[in-house]
Amino acid sequence: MKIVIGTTNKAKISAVREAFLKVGIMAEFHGVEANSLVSAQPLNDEETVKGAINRAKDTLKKEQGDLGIGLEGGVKWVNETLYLCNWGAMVTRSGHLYTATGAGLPLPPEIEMGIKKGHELGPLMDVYTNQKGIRHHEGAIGIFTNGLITRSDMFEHVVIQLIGQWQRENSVV
Ligand SMILES: O=P(O)(O)OP(=O)(O)OP(=O)(O)OC[C@H]1O[C@@H](n2cnc3c(O)ncnc32)[C@H](O)[C@@H]1O
Ligand SMILES: [Mg+2]
Repeated sequence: MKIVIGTTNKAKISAVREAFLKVGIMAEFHGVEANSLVSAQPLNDEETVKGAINRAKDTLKKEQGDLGIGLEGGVKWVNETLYLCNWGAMVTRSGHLYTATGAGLPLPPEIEMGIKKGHELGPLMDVYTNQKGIRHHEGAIGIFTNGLITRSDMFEHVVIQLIGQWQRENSVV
């Protein structure tokens, strides 16, 4: 089985690998640059899930495979508090689509201010933590859960939800 993932982000690719390993499906994995067709920083659930779906569909156009997976990170306002939001989508070769959402927690005022000014969460997190490339490593979720859930752990859970829905519908054991 060949899985095509619409990203070159290390945290996302390792999440997909770990998810398939955890459910016992042997596969080869390819990361390709995919078009999310949404803004670089999605600002609500609707836009974030759309980005995940577009990436999933685009991957199978860019490279042949059995399943295309798109993972998208964003932020959203809930009762005037800014939260992290995360979505995943999986498409089959025959065009079936599965979606799932991931963990989210509130972001601090410094981040909120930067987002309001139009900055992206990735660079804002690097400034906030005084580190480089947080989005490729533990991610905002890792920082704000005190390292208990990394970006990869969080997306792994999203991908397991996608695999489970696909298995249920296709009676895959
Ligand atoms: O290469 P791609 O796949 O695009 O990976 P990405 O890290 O840019 O991830 P997204 O496009 O899905 O995320 C949209 C924006 O939100 C940022 N972001 C999302 N979740 C994050 C997290 O947990 N930690 C740091 N930045 C995050 C990210 O850097 C982007 O600016
Ligand atoms: Mg991006």
